[in-house]
Amino acid sequence: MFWILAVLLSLAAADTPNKDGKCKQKLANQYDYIIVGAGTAGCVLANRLSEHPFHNVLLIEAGGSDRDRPETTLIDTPALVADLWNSDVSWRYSSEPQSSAGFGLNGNRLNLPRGKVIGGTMAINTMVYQRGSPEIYNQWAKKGAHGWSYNEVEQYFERMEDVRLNEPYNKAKRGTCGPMRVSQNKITIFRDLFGNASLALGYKRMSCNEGVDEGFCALQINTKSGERWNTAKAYLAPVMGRKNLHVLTDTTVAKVLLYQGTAVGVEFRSSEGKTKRVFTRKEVIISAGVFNTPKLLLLSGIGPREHLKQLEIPVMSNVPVGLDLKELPVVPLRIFLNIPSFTPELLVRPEHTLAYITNRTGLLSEVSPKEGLLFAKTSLDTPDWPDINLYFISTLFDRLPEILRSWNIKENLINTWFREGLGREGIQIMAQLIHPLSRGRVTLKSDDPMDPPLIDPGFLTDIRDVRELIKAVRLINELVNTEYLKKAGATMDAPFPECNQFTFNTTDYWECYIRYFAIANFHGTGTVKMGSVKDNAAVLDPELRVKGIHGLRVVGSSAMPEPTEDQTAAVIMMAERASDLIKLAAGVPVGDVPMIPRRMPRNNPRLPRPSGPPRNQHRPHNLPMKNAPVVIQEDGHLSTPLSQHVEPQNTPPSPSGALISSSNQQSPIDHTSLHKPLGPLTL
Ligand SMILES: Cc1cc2nc3c(=O)[nH]c(=O)nc-3n(C[C@H](O)[C@H](O)[C@H](O)COP(=O)(O)OP(=O)(O)OC[C@H]3O[C@@H](n4cnc5c(N)ncnc54)[C@H](O)[C@@H]3O)c2cc1C
Repeated sequence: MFWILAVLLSLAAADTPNKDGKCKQKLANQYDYIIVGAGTAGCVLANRLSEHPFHNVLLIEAGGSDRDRPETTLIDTPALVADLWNSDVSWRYSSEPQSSAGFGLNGNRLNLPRGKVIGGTMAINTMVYQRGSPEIYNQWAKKGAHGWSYNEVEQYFERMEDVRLNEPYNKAKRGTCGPMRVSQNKITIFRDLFGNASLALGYKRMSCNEGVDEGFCALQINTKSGERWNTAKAYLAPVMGRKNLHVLTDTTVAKVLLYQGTAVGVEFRSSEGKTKRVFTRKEVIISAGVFNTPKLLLLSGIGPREHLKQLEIPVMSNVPVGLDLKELPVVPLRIFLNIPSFTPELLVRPEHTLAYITNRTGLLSEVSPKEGLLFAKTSLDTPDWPDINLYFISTLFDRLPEILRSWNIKENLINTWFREGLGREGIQIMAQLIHPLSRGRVTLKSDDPMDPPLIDPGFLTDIRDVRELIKAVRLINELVNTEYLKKAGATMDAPFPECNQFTFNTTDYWECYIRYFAIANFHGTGTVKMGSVKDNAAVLDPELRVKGIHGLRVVGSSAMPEPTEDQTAAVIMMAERASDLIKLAAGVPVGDVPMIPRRMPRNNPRLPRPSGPPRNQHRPHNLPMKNAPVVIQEDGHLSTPLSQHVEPQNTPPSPSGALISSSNQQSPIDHTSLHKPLGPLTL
């Protein structure tokens, strides 16, 4: 729908910093670090690891540049995001047919878009910025991921953030000097409506991301000067000129090369379709996302023995790669109102297009129409963290058929059930389960690196997930019955005909509805999860190193042991901390310690180029020494890699009309009786 608008906007687009994503450098034979995937995590790593002028870094990305392509305007313009999910900058994955969910989806398959472009999934996501509940990180640490408790990682959130909010917030708890801009949508009447309804139920009002984890907060997002802001722009673009950083686009890594238990390089398919190899002096770091990271490890012989044997892939390390996939289910619910809500057609109005072209302001500069979040603790069994978060959306998805299609909703439902909202006003509340108990897996379809992986999220296979979602629906029911929403004429959706064998609003009815309409919120984690060295379910140790293999780490969503409410904040934090761990392992300073001056001549005879950790420098006690024998764990779970001798080539490896922005628009109707402005934040 918005493609014509995108073309218009692109004609008016100015040059952006990382215009030339393609690198013309000649590929060297060896690099200190090879990073696979220039996504959310990979761009951070590329920046941080190339800070040291003597370390050269190769960043390999399967997708192309995010600049100068038809999708660039869609990537940059916050309001146009949904058109990207089924475009050439997405891997366009979909799940295996689901047995317990997805009844409203074509083939019972969940669509699972992921970014295939410089910037990765952060180039196509909805930009919500949420650190996640502190207790989630504490649980990571308690379960063996030592070093990742909230107290320990808080400094990395502060290091990355550049917080600019239009509401008061606690500056002592937020970062303001980092690369990642955190801003806010304009405040509309709906934020107040949702906020007041939440307050009426006893929830407190808070500013997101300050360590308080139950209550209502206005959405924080990653936009800067009216455009999407992601790690490609914040971390990678500013350092593209570094001589020691080489970025290869349109290049798919096919496997990690292993030699005597050590990652020595990678094999890849170049943009011309040639198979090539490149080697590392220090480490290979995989940050290829939640589906492609396990795929790559499996193709390299790192994974469950039985599965690898089926495909006749030599087993290099028998670890549970791909086995703990957690995709967060989210259920959209229609709430009908008798006041005008946001109409997406507003986006194509000339005044908004003009405002965007001239000043990067107006509706197109916002992640419309998301308004706020309510975090709630519903389960008595889980630790002290929110189980549910509700996203408040100030329009009906009925008005956004392209979103419904991007979720793979059946066409007959789009043409019937989802047409009911067309002549009506309303909003959508999306209930997300943060800690699903259902588990899925990622496996290989074949040993062909160009084949997509088989993704089975096992959606709602654990009945407890359905029960928690029903509690979320009940909470929405309570919100609808508050005076604020009642004054706006709020009513819960009409009964869904396909579930009419059950009485409307009963548990059975909602179970049926949820199994039809629960979709993935695209927050998959855990396919290569980190944990204690002794934890058989963990693939990575707490320093993100693949167990049983030297010189190989995984960074990003796949490594998260438990999901957080949203993910990019956690992934960036992880990449920041990982780069410190990697630097420490190489014996170089971390944090704000100044690096060797840039102008230091590379071949200064008095300063030999270090090829490994200097002897006199600190080496973390648990970092395996290069070329040390592979340790077989007592539990026998880790095996010494079987003999697959990869002969390195060349040199051997060294070791709305009605959407009222209170600031600049006039409401066509008087909403004052419907809401009272939220009071000042109590910090
Ligand atoms: C539609 C959508 C909306 C979302 N909205 C939000 C949101 O609002 N807020 C939030 O916090 N989270 C959101 N998420 C989740 C979040 O964006 C991702 O979890 C996060 O960006 C993942 O980061 P990553 O570094 O693990 O992987 P990615 O950012 O996906 O990076 C992986 C990179 O590796 C590349 N790659 C893969 N395989 C290979 C290979 N073999 N060779 C070379 N390169 C390879 C990929 O092309 C990609 O660039 C959303 C996700 C989606 C899909």
